[in-house]
Amino acid sequence: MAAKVVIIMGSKGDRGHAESIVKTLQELNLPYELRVCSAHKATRRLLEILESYEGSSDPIVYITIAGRSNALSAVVDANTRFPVIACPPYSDRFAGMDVLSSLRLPSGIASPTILEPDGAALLAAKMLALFDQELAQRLATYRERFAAELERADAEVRGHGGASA
Ligand SMILES: Nc1c(C(=O)O)ncn1[C@@H]1O[C@H](COP(=O)(O)O)[C@@H](O)[C@H]1O
Repeated sequence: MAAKVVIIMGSKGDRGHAESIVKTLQELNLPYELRVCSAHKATRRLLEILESYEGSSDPIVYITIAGRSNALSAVVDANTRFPVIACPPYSDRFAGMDVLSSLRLPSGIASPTILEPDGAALLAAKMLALFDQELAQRLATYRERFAAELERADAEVRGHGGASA
């Protein structure tokens, strides 16, 4: 089974953010595709792109990247049987209010928002790992790294604290 992540960005200007997601997917050896399309600006083409994946016998998770006013994630979610994770790019403009367009959704829409690219990749991997034991193992190994780093940090600060347990 060839599970994959399809990343759809609303503009090629989102490429840098997409690459941060790709970095984690590559570490997990999880196949991905990059696409560019906008729900606002090219709705028909977006629906055609989604339709081309609907017949897939392999599981897919979409990650949508849309800055400013995020229509893309909800429109993708409403038009696919596969799960959709919204991962909008960071923006400090207008006090970061853009993010609200990813969080407040109409009824019947279920695209969770994850702001960190690494986290979006991880959630997609966890979903796909439900069907793929080897991916589940790679994911477990990837996550052990974080626990090991904490143990090292703990040992380091204890060594410098001067207090004895
Ligand atoms: N939020 C959306 C949608 C959409 O939701 O359909 N289409 C493009 N965009 C976002 O607008 C920002 C500027 O896009 P342009 O570069 O097209 O002006 C990008 O971050 C894009 O993801």
